[in-house]
Amino acid sequence: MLGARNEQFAAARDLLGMIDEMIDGALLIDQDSRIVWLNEKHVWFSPKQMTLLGLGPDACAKAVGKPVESLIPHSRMREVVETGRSIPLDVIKYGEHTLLVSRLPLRDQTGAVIGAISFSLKNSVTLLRPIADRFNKLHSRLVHMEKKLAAVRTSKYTVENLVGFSPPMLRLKRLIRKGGQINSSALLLGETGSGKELVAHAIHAASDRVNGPFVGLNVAAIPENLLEAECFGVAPGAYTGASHQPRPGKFQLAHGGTLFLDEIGDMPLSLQVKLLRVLQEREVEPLGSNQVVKVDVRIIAATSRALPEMIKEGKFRADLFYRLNVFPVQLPPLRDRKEDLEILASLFSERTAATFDQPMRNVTPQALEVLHAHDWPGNVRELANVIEQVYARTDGDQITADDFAEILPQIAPRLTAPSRKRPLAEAVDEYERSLILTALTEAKGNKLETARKLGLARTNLYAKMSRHNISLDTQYGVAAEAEQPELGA
Ligand SMILES: Nc1ncnc2c1ncn2[C@@H]1O[C@H](COP(=O)(O)OP(=O)(O)OP(=O)(O)O)[C@@H](O)[C@H]1O
Repeated sequence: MLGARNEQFAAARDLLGMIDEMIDGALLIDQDSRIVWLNEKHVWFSPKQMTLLGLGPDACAKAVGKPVESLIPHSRMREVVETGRSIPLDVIKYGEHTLLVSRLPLRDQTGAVIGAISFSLKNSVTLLRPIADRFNKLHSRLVHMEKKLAAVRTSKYTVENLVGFSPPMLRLKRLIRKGGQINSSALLLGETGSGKELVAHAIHAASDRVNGPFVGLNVAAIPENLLEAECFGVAPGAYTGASHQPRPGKFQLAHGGTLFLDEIGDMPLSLQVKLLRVLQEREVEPLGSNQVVKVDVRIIAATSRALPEMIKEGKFRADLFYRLNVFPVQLPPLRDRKEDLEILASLFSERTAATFDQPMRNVTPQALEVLHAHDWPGNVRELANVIEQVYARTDGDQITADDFAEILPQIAPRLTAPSRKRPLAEAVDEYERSLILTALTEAKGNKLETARKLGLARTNLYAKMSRHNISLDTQYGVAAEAEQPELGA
């Protein structure tokens, strides 16, 4: 058996000898990826007698029997032996030399892999010049794009981007600066649209990690069966259809920076256990891998849900809650800081005018009164939407109280036309129901999108749908949420 194998190796060597004229370095390994033979050209690199691998003249003999990586640290020969698949063409760089390398498995009569050979085309440096130039260009473009992507991943907003000078807002800004001075996990609690994401950015920007990445993940927006891969990454070939390249998860992408886990209350219990382990061990295990990767990441989690209630109901782990709640930040709802309405309204008016390419409209004192009379369940996001709707639906060079007649009719008519006959609560109810139905129709029954459009938390939308007796199945006859793709079998 061994004799037959040696014969096979000798035949391979002969073959390489026959094409000696055409090749530079050549290498032969056995099934344990140990070097059986390498040609001298691998050692001596003409014309300046430079060594291709930076080795001395007796290296050939010394290398035999050693693992291939001891000679070529990033060799892919082991991959060829282990998978039995050839790598017919590969562009590799030895220092400043670019070579075209072919790697093929070596098989016995039964087809079993007994080793592998590799060789590089002679003068591949010259032959490859045009390809190598293009390769180098593409490579530098890739590096450039990666830098740009890293810049996108940095924090977009600082504490200065948080508009508002009400006492609750000033307290929040002080807390954000404190949050920047510590490295512990933070938990942002507040109603939907109250600015949790903005605050997460601001804490990151105020911290030592400011030059590291800021990576966001909305837990509620990712189907449950994809969430683990999204968080922790995927090892090459982890499942059928998975790429042969490793796919980093958000934790790896956030290494050296901050990971913002939005809607943490929507995280399934099974993943909560894994998140807790990552927070304790500071390492992640990509899907389909048995190797752990060290990560240095600060977690800022956010939720609009009542986590203590969820803990009582067994839907959120108490130990994870305590781990995240080291630095809790409660965001004030807009209705508790109505002093900020004026400046926020003019900020959004300015932004919308720029987007719509129109002159900016000032908010009249009566219009401001309408804004003050509203409760803002959707908080700042709702205010931004309302201003945008005014620009879309009305003309004029100011934002007046009447402009809100269709958008906030439950408030505007009360202030502008106090003699309405119907009881207010009834009118409000009817209007709310029609708004929800319109939004659901526009979103083709997708509740998550509907909630976002209306500036509501999903649970809030569910409660309202049930109060107004709106059932998706009867209304639309379609599944409400987006289809959840299966991970490969
Ligand atoms: N203080 C603020 N100053 C300026 N813009 C703000 C402020 N607070 C919130 N916003 C804006 O309001 C919108 C909603 O804010 P953000 O997405 O941070 O809220 P959120 O609490 O994370 O919402 P959700 O819980 O729905 O994810 C964003 O466009 C944000 O820029």
